[in-house]
Amino acid sequence: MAQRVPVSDGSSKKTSRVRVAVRLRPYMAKAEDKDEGPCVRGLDSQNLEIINWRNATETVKYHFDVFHGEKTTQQEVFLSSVKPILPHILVGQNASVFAYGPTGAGKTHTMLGSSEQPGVIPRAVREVFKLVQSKREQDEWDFSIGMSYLEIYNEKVLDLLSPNSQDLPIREDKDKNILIPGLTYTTVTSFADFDKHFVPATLNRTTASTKLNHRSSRSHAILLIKVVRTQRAQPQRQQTGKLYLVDLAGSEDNRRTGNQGIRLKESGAINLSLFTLSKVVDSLNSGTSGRVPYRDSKLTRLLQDSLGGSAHSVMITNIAPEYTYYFDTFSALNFAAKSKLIVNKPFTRETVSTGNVQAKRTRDDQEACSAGPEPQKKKQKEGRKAESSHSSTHSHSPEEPSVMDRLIALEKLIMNCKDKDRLDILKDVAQSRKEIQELKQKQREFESKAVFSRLNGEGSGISPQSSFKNNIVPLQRKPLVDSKTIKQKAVVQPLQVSQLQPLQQLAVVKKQSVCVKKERKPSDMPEPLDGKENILEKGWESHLDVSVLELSRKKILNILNSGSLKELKSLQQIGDKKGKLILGWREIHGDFTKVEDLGKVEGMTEKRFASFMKANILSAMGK
Ligand SMILES: Nc1ncnc2c1ncn2[C@@H]1O[C@H](COP(=O)(O)OP(=O)(O)OP(=O)(O)O)[C@@H](O)[C@H]1O
Repeated sequence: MAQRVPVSDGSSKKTSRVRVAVRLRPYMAKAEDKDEGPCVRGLDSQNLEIINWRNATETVKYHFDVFHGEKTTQQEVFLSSVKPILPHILVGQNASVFAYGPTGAGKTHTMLGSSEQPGVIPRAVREVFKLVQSKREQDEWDFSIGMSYLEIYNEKVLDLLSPNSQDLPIREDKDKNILIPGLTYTTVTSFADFDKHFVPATLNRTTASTKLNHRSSRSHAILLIKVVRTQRAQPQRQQTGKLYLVDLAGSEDNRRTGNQGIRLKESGAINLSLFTLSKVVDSLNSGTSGRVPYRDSKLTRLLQDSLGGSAHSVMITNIAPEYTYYFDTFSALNFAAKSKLIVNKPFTRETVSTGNVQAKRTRDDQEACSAGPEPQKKKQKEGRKAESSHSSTHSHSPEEPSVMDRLIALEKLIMNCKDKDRLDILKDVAQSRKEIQELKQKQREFESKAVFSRLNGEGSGISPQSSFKNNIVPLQRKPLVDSKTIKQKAVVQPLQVSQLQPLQQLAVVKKQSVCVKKERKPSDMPEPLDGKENILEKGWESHLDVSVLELSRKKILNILNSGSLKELKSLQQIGDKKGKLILGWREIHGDFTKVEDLGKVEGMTEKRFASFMKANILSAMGK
């Protein structure tokens, strides 16, 4: 059985950060789409900016390890983001590359590519064979390369090399290695041999046509390349390095994909596992003693040692420039920004054989074999000590100075955030944390059955920059004349164009209201409306001035997004329970894009929403 030994590749670093690259695919607006121009663009090889949805005259800027613009070739992506980590797997360490991002943003293109433009997978496998070949000639080691290939579809682990197999179990041995008993493992002797297995297996992957991508991957595909090197001479040390190449299914908003039926169910599973992935990232970043929810989805369970674990990881976040993708892009960027803070601790998996009998290496053996100079050995020892004092599946330790620095930096970013309301919200949320957790869980269950609209990108610590210190033309949305499109445009329109009435004033007007009867039950839940009342709801807006209506909607949206529990409760028909559900929803998903999003909160039916809007708008206007 393999066990962990410290890195002895001469590197003085005992930790390795997840490298985060962002790749922007070319603009591909369809003929029927309005040409609004891109909502996101690169600034240089590490920075990009996206229009701020709160204020379209501003952009939000992001900094990543690498930014690949629309013109970046497959070769360039491979050379800068993937090739550097490959040598690690020849010395018994793990490496992983995974493509993340909204559906249709270019993950499969990046990972798989086409015969004309091969992606990361074929290039990486070719490179591994090349590296092994050159080592074979110089080294005292024998190498063997093998592969497994699986997909996670609807939370089932399916063997792509053996398509008739059933859902496979995931196990963990006592050394925290993740194992999948029954998964096909094939030794491959050359790239051509690999291709022979890989190409037909890829066709077994579950794909389907959605509105956004006619060949959308409906599963997470994980290719494992294992390199085992065995010392020719005694004591025949053996090291196993694993390379995971992961093409994640796209995060998707079912309102846009038009998914229904089985597609909706798949989508629920996809979004649930990506949601868990984002929770794992949050949990690792928070550095708290809380449980990292690896086990909450098969995907995170399998990626356990690629995130916050033992691997040298690269995450390529694929994004799309069109406005249709705006919120998905925003979420993906925030997720990527969080992932930058994860620190991995590489180690080598090694066994040693005495004669023909393989035996575990002892700690003394490991130290004796360590190639590094004395101080480094000490560092390694300390590193190991730190590792053993924590769960090895969660090597991210808040005590480590580098992690502490990052956490402090993160906290400073949040504390320096000028948005006072946001801090107030955080305080409120902290007060009723426990209750909200329960409600969040409820909301999650509700959502997983229906629709997960997007991953939440909260807490990245990135603040909007007032626009354009650079000399390039400001990123702006092209104006449209179509009134229908103008409505959609609201996602990036400034929300605070006018001075909003303070919440208290709204409350006063509400009390003076004579037209709207406040019939709040003790439970604060509105009575279900009968059909008659519903008819009355319809058309009442038509009597109101459009601008007044719009202003009221903005005020309500503002309260929904930044109001404390008390402020939320000052709205008509929002009681304690609903207020907390709204806070919980906000915690999970971030801000409401439009007031209609309130319908996604548990218990807010269409009728209740209509009644809520009528009551609040009329009340705010003092009618
Ligand atoms: N960098 C790029 N250059 C050229 N075309 C691209 C690029 N990235 C993506 N595309 C094209 O965009 C379309 C969607 O890309 P792809 O299928 O890779 O998306 P995806 O993120 O894997 O989607 P899903 O999650 O639905 O599987 C494809 O036609 C692909 O060829």
